[in-house]
Amino acid sequence: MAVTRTPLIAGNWKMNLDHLQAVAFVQKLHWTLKDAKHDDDSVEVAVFPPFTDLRTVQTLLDADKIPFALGAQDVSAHDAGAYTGEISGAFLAKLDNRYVIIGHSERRQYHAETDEVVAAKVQAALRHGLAPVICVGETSEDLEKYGASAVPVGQLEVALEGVTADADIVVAYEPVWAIGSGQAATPEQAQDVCAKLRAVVAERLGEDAAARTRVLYGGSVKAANIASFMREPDVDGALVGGASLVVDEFAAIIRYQKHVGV
Ligand SMILES: O=C(CO)COP(=O)(O)O
Repeated sequence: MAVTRTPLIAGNWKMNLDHLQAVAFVQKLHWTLKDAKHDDDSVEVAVFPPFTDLRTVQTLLDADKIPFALGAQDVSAHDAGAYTGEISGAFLAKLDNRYVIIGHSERRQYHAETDEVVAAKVQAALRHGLAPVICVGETSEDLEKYGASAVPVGQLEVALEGVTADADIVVAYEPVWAIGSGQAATPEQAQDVCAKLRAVVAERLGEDAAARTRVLYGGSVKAANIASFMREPDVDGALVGGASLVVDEFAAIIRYQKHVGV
């Protein structure tokens, strides 16, 4: 069975850009891609602004018919109630969010999110019709001790507990040592781990799910290296941090095919 997975280029803004800056950024990105006659169907673009920007960005995407998907950077494991500061998946779904990032290493590291918390958040996202972008990745200490794939594979196995075969999920392999360091993994390293993560999806959710699930690479992705990752058969896109905040750079990443020479 021939499988075509639409590549996904996702911009995780982290704690950057307020709602006014978000409007200027999204409009400029849209114009830049239009000027370049970018084919919107060739790749799915998603932006992940801070919570306080989501309503504004949703309204802009809708009013100007901008073909970017919207996602949040986190979600509560709970649906409603006395959880001060948390955001329900129900609220995110009401704002037309298609995606939510879950288990980013910065959440695991600064907010002590365990694999079990990540799994509960994955369930919360799916309950509300949001596609979780499940982030996994090893630290440099893990890399030294266990090699590249053992920790991310273990994290994904726990995150997929209770997930059904028909679930719409995205997996993002983000080696912690590559995030914001300027030192990306090599395309071969990314391919190796992404293939192993796809095998986990196959084992847990079946071959069909593995064939349709996008597995992204993240960690110091730039316009200059995106094409090398996208050439790998098990890398279906990128989760981009710093470079997703610079319009021309992010537009060039979205237009990576221009660099592949095909
Ligand atoms: O953490 C990341 C995306 O979620 C990657 O960040 P950088 O692209 O800044 O390395």
